[in-house]
Amino acid sequence: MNTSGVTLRLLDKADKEIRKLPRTVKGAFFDFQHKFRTNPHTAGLKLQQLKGDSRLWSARVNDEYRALLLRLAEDDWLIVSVKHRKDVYDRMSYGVNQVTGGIEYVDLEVVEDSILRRLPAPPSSKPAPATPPPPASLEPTPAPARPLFADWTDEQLLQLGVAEPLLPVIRTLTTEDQLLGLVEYAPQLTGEVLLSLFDGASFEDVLDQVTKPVAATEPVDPEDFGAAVQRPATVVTTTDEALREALESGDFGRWKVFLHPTQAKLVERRYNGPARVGGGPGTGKTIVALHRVRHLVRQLSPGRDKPVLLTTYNKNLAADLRSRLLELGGEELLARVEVSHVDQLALRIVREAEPGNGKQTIDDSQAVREWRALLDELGENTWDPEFLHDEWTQVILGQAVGTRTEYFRARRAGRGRNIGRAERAEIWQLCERFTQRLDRLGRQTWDQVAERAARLEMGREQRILSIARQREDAGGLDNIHLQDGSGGWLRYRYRHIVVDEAQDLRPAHWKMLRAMTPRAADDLFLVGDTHQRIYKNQVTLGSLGINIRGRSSKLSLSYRTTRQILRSALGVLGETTYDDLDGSEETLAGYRSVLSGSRPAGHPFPDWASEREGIAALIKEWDAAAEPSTPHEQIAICVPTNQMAAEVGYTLKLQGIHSVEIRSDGPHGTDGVHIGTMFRFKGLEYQRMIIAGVTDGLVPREAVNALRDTDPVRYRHEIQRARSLLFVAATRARDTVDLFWHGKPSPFLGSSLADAGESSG
Ligand SMILES: Nc1ncnc2c1ncn2[C@@H]1O[C@H](COP(=O)(O)OP(=O)(O)OP(=O)(O)O)[C@@H](O)[C@H]1O
Repeated sequence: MNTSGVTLRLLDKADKEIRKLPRTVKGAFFDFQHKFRTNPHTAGLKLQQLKGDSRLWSARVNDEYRALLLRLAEDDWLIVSVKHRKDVYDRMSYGVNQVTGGIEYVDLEVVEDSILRRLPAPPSSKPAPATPPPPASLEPTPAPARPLFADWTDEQLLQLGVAEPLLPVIRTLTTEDQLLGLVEYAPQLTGEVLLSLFDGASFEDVLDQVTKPVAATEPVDPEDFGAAVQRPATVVTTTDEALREALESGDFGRWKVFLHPTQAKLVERRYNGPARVGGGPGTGKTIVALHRVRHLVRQLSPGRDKPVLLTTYNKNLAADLRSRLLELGGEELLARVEVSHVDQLALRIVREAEPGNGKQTIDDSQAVREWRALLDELGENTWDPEFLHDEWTQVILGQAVGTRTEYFRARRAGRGRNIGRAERAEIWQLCERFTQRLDRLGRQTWDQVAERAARLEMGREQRILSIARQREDAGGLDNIHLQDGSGGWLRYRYRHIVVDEAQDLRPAHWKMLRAMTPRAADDLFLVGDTHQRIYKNQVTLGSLGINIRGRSSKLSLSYRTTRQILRSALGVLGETTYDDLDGSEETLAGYRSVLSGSRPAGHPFPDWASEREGIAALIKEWDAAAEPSTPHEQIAICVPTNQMAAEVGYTLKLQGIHSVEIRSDGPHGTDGVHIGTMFRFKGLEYQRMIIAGVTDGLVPREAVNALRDTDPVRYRHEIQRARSLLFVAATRARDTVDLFWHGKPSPFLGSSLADAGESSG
């Protein structure tokens, strides 16, 4: 690890503690770790074993502060805490967790202090924990408070992985606030388990969803610290470089260093083929994708090419991935990875094959306008332009239907009302006219580009395979790097492909990507969440040649959103079922957070003009607040339409509040509140989210409501998409969500978010 042969690691909880120390101590700690790595036994460090303990040592950081270290092996040290020398040193406890096999450290003094700082226990006789008790002042009769975890035995809590030394103090907890005090300093799994039980999950569910994913698969030897430190459950820095990074990068950089054990396992696993990671918003899917890319690059032999592709579905997100990858691994990593927006990648493939293709590429809304223009010209009013566009993209292009006869037989799963042979003949003819029209205008849609790119890449793969077969017949050579008939080098474009936001890629994208990498271990790694699907591209990966069966996993701890926001956002999804990208169902069971904050607030208004004034007033209220006010770039306003976005921007301007519009390629400008339609917020993150115009008839659109009787299947799909949009918007928030509406609230607010309106509107 370094020239002195000394390994110095940092436990994630100690890292949190160090961040809270005075700046001068942090500086001293920096020098300390440098000296320690050079020679731990330098006199100035005063390294000494704590009395009566075989593993715990202390060393001098400065005159006042001491680092506490666990000696894992001769020259392998783990920093578990940095404390003032006057602090109590005999209430610390450490060990190997029997369930996870990870090293845990608990300072009972710190935990108890943190609990005592919270509100005192309200006298309450209500059963805990599903309903958190009301504030003490509201409770009329003093009755002994019931401990929160009275319903579970010590054995049960230990079986769930709770840290044993904390059991006595857990038994004293009677309020949610005290529980949060404990969670702040308890080992990660203890916090997750207790909060899940408190939030009403059953013992079996917590065992299954929280504990099992991080449980050790082999027997755990509590004395073997060497083995324990290697397990993902021990969340530590593993290199000097990572330790430096952890100290330098501040709270926002923690994702670069400390992965959750579940995340770490997914990053490092070897998969025998395509793998998929699902999970709710903010669970770190993108973080896992980025670490996975770095892991894959590290396994490759050095070179100057870009054997790894990292892709996602829009330009804005691709730019974000590129900058985060740079943060994670610097230029050296970026040099081995192509980061591309998948539509641009497809366009490049098409242009490469057809250098003369100078067509203008148009998006779906422009395409629907073209359909409308065509139908107007033909005086045709039987068909709705949006229906025809979806039929063309999803059935004809989506399944590569090439002839009218094939279309007569094509499956139209999920496409709503049945259409017979005569109607199909009519639609086919209209589609032909439509493509001719686009050709004539020198335009193409992104679906056409993706389809064309898929065909080109599939053709290329066929040629690679056939040359490989010939070579094999002639004595066997590798099939990655071959010369084709024309004398150019023909090879697979990438060795590994990693896809973020996989739920929104088009079927043709998948065919293209499948053909770009050889079918081998670790070929495709996809992360995405179908609950956040905001386009219409529902796919079954198996039918597109991508077999993820048995290689699908899920993340469920949100690092972004609070428990309160998460609970309300889940209410928006309603009872609808969601797929797993492969034809089976996927749920968000176990989705949780250990972060806590206020409940989303609702703000009803009589009309749109007063709603906009209300938004401006709320932002001004935040600006005037005593606590450090939120920087305006950390506030976002999300509305149903572009027109409404412009109107909100105008109202804010009149009130002296600067704003920035988010377009398809990201925010236009730097300073000010961000405003955009719901589609623009995918993948983004803000401290405060204002979701405005959550009014019946706008969310969902009136046009969707109109489908209820005419086309029930399409209605169901559109409602699901509209719910997902609102779900995505609500889960962008780190700290607060404020919902605004005028007139009747959206039916999606139903029993969850609209309740908040009564309390605070
Ligand atoms: N192990 C970690 N340690 C610290 N922070 C983390 C960790 N994993 C994720 N985060 C943080 O959580 C937030 C959400 O992560 P990320 O964007 O990867 O989630 P996601 O699952 O891709 O979300 P979405 O589906 O909403 O796009 C980010 O701010 C990220 O830095």
